[in-house]
Amino acid sequence: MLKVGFVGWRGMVGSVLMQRMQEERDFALIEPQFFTTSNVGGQAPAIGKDSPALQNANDLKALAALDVIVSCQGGDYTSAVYGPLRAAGWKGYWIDAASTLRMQDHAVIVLDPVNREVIDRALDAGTKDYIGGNCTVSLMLMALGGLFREGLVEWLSAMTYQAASGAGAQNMRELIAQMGRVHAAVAPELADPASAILDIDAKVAATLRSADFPTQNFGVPLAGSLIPWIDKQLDSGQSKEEWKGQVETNKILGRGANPIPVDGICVRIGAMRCHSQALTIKLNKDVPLADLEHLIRGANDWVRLIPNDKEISVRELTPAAVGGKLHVPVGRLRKLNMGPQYLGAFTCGDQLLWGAAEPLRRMLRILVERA
Ligand SMILES: NC(=O)C1=CN([C@@H]2O[C@H](COP(=O)(O)OP(=O)(O)OC[C@H]3O[C@@H](n4cnc5c(N)ncnc54)[C@H](OP(=O)(O)O)[C@@H]3O)[C@@H](O)[C@H]2O)C=CC1
Ligand SMILES: N[C@@H](CC(=O)OP(=O)(O)O)C(=O)O
Repeated sequence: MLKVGFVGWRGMVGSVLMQRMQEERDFALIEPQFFTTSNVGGQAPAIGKDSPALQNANDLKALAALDVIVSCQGGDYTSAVYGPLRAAGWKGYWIDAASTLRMQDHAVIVLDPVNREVIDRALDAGTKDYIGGNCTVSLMLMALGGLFREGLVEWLSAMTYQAASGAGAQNMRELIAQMGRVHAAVAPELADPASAILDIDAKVAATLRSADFPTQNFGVPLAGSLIPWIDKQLDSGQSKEEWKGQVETNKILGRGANPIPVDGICVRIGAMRCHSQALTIKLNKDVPLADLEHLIRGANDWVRLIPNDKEISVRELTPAAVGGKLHVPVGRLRKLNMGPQYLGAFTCGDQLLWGAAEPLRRMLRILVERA
């Protein structure tokens, strides 16, 4: 059995990974060991079988005894530990949720329903580093992989509506605290059907702008508002999240030269854990809508094509409907006024499942099956 070390298992992504591994009975197939940066000697998580006490995640000797390390601990940890561990001669597999190593030549971005051939080729070639992709990119490819596989995409523009969870657990809490603060500011007026809506609106606006509105994590209000920037500012004028769209999409697809242009604007909205995206796709030829639907629907076991119908779309193509679920709906599919080669689509997916934990879990499973 492979000896697998888990770092970052109690964080938000790590907890979703643990949950999924238990659901799929993955722990029965490996010898797990759990690591910590804060509680050495503490109790390992309950996973249905005994595991040793928590070990020090910075102990290179303990890490070097493992066949596989799965890290959901974050980029700082990867930066601190990965290099010294490799320098000390460790030859095991490194599976990571953090973006630190994604674009390195020695690493593959894993999304096996889309790029299993890329992963298999890399394994055959002895590649040891397998990194989960950016959530927005992974979810877009889970939805539209069928069109990419068929070579139909000339370029793609994604306008995103990203959930608070992408910014971390504290940010999810802050979003709810902001919602509560807004409601509390106008609760008496809401209870009175005769109160004037413009008075309520004015009070809400004043609350959002007040100095004591809880914004320690986001820096600005998200509830009742949005944030048109995610991650760092780059010299290109893009946000780093926007930059990842093209580089990661093409790397996942195994396209070196001749990248497919991907760009757009990434926006944080007040959803909990589902990222949504409005997509404009320029096809490189005019393909009938029914054929496109067929390609999208057949691409993997998780994509769900939602008919372009108001009632079904508002019920099934939303963060409220999709949070915590593994399927990735895509709908609002139609040819746009710009011409028969322009396709519009809308997709929504859980960014902690296919956006983060699930590709890592499945990569581990691929290693187990090949061991
Ligand atoms: N959030 C997201 O949507 C996505 C995140 N990622 C990447 O995954 C990595 C981890 O992200 P995320 O899971 O959000 O990180 P978290 O902040 O939730 O967890 C990271 C670590 O923080 C420590 N920690 C400190 N206090 C707590 C607490 N109260 N509860 C739980 N853990 C605590 C834990 O380490 P210890 O047990 O050692 O103390 C934990 O492993 C990052 O690199 C991120 O970029 C990738 C895709 C999406
Ligand atoms: N940046 C994403 C979440 C994330 O962690 O992305 P990455 O794994 O590329 O750093 C968001 O804020 O929604």
